[in-house]
Amino acid sequence: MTTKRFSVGYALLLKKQKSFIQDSLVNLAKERGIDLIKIDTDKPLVDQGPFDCVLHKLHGEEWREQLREFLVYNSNAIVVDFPDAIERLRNRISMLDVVSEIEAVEDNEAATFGIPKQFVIYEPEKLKDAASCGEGLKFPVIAKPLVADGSAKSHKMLLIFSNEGFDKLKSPTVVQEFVNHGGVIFKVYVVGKYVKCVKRKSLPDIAEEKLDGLRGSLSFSQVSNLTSDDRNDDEYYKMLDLEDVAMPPISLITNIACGLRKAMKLHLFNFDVIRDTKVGNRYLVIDINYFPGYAKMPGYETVLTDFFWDVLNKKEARLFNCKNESMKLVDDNGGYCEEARCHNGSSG
Ligand SMILES: O=P(O)(O)O[C@@H]1[C@@H](OP(=O)(O)O)[C@H](OP(=O)(O)O)[C@H](O)[C@H](OP(=O)(O)O)[C@H]1OP(=O)(O)O
Ligand SMILES: Nc1ncnc2c1ncn2[C@@H]1O[C@H](COP(=O)(O)OP(=O)(O)O)[C@@H](O)[C@H]1O
Ligand SMILES: [Mg+2]
Ligand SMILES: [Mg+2]
Repeated sequence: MTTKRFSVGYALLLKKQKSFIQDSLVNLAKERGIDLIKIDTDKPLVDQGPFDCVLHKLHGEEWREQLREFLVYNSNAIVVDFPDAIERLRNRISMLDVVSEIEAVEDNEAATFGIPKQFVIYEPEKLKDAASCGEGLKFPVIAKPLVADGSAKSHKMLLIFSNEGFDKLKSPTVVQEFVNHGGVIFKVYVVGKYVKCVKRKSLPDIAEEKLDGLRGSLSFSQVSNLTSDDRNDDEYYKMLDLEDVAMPPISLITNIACGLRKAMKLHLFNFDVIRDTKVGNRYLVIDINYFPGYAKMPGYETVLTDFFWDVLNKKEARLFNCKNESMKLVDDNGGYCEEARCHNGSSG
């Protein structure tokens, strides 16, 4: 008896292909009857395939049109995910707006979540007094490029300690309060209904006593992706042991993951969460990324292959109207250590 084989076409930038399309993933998927096939972006999508599913991290009107046309001719195929849904993650304001759409659930540990206070400056060169734009915002603040398009520039941030620090800003910028968080971020990977939370090193806390002596700004980029060599040179990182850091409550993380998934109508993303040291049990979402570096997630081959299988066999609830669906938290071996109900029923 021959079992049906499926084909998943992928359209990814070269950097993403190199990190994501590893032999271990391709081979595992193949064993499960799923062929991963590269889409040639120089040729029309409709002339390629046939694909049962298209996976992509490309954008722009032309690509959007290609996907539309592909679906006209392949009405049974599945596109993961729709460009309109991905688009909101390319702007650091619309990206975090979605957090307010998630319903809070009662939590034994009474943990709460939200986003840091922030405002946007569209014309930094016309800025006279930054303090007056961000009512109630205290120094230090972080200036982040409004556009999150994956370019090196879009990851370049400034830690600003005083008004002079704003002089360097050029393009539209989000100014966000810097929240002391013990130098650790929690990165939560979502793959369909699977959730995996890992710890990463982050910016160190800034003591209030030190603030008076700090002026201007400091630039930084992709702190959580620093190599261990970068960190080994640094006294601060030598002292911080991630092992000792407590994880956030599982129910809180799965609730946010599930709420985001449904509100954004996306299957593949991760989000960064920090724990406000001052409050203790308050968690803030600071960043959401479409189709992140999954290869860094332990057991990514199994999780992704399971996801493809679910999508191809129509097991994945793609309409997100599943009030009682459960989310599964993946443990370090790729097994499921926790299953949590998805409580958010606000969007369908
Ligand atoms: O390249 P990697 O593996 O560091 O993955 C990047 C992500 O790192 P993470 O998985 O969160 O540790 C990274 O996450 P952060 O923004 O650093 O939190 C982004 O998702 C990045 O995509 P883009 O540059 O924003 O389009 C991701 O880059 P691409 O894989 O899309 O190039
Ligand atoms: N509001 C904040 N308070 C404290 N640290 C922050 C805040 N926002 C970002 N950071 C730090 O800056 C890093 C980069 O910010 P992030 O918004 O995640 O941008 P990117 O898209 O480049 O990852 C985070 O991983 C974290 O270390
Ligand atoms: Mg980030
Ligand atoms: Mg990001």
